[in-house]
Amino acid sequence: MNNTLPSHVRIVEVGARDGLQNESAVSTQDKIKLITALADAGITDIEAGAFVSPKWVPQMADSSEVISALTLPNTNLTALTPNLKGAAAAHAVGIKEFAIFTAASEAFCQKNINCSIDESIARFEDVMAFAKAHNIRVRGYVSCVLGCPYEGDIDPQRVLEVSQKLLALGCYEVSLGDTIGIGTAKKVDELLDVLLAHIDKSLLAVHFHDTYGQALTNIYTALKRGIATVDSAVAGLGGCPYAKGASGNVATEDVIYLLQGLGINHGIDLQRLAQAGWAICTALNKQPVSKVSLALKNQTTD
Ligand SMILES: CC(=O)SCCNC(=O)CCNC(=O)[C@H](O)C(C)(C)COP(=O)(O)OP(=O)(O)OC[C@H]1O[C@@H](n2cnc3c(N)ncnc32)[C@H](O)[C@@H]1OP(=O)(O)O
Ligand SMILES: CC(=O)CC(=O)O
Repeated sequence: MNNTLPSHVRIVEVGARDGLQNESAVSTQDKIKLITALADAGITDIEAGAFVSPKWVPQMADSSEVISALTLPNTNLTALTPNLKGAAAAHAVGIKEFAIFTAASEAFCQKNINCSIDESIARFEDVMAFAKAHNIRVRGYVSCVLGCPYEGDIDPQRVLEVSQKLLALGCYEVSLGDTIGIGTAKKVDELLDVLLAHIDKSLLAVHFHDTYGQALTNIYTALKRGIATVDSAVAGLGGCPYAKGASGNVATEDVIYLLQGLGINHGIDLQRLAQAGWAICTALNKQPVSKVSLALKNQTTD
């Protein structure tokens, strides 16, 4: 087993999408301020919205408005595009990276995007053709890689099959979603044993929710296997509308603190990041879930 930590980790900040898709009353202006503050903190990859059905996820209905209002030349803004309609809408506001998303669980796939896993892959063929024609790169997500709220345990072999299908479609990377934050370090290692036997580590990212408080340990486990892209959400915002009880993604502030402790480069200003988290949480009338953010706040108010 390779235990070499990467020298640099790329953070994909998903708070404005994965986080805010679960919050009911966030204004378009607050979303714009959040994404701008995240970019100012040095984050280069920001998932800024989702071009999904507004009937399914009304919280993302203003994604076009949010993205049109942003001028961030050094930031790669990405968005969820489940089908051709979403892809065309994302392209219309200048998105240069799509994210397509399916699952390793049939039941979750049905609840989330209203089709089977195979049907989702077929739909994505249109999205990929559109992306290719417009020179847009595409990231793939596989949800429920460490467990499903409807099916329970998920066989790593199924995760491998779906990940390989996304890569074969032309995704430049597959992000592995522990959608309900149920995984533990042993399960991460077992999953990566299967995946890394067939897929190069540079093609994988991890996207771990923190429902059971295991996300940082799980990320550390993945880093030790050479994974160098981590999805996270400022202030630990979020959850999934189709995974009841799932809490937010691991907090970006906590991941940055972990990386700093390990001497891994990341390019992000932790203080400014924490401020961005406090600002959106003030708008949401709650505190960040990030322990690092709370600790930094206590230091400055003592
Ligand atoms: C793990 C995670 O956190 S993933 C993120 C959270 N989950 C999501 O965002 C997924 C939400 N799911 C969805 O948006 C839906 O399931 C879809 C769009 C993927 C598929 O829904 P379906 O109802 O099967 O789509 P279908 O193609 O039949 O269209 C139904 C309606 O939705 C509209 N629609 C379909 N796709 C889109 C889209 N991308 N954007 C906006 N509207 C859309 C259609 O125009 C149609 O509208 P109408 O009823 O007014 O005529
Ligand atoms: C698209 C996602 O948000 C991935 C997940 O949490 O399963």
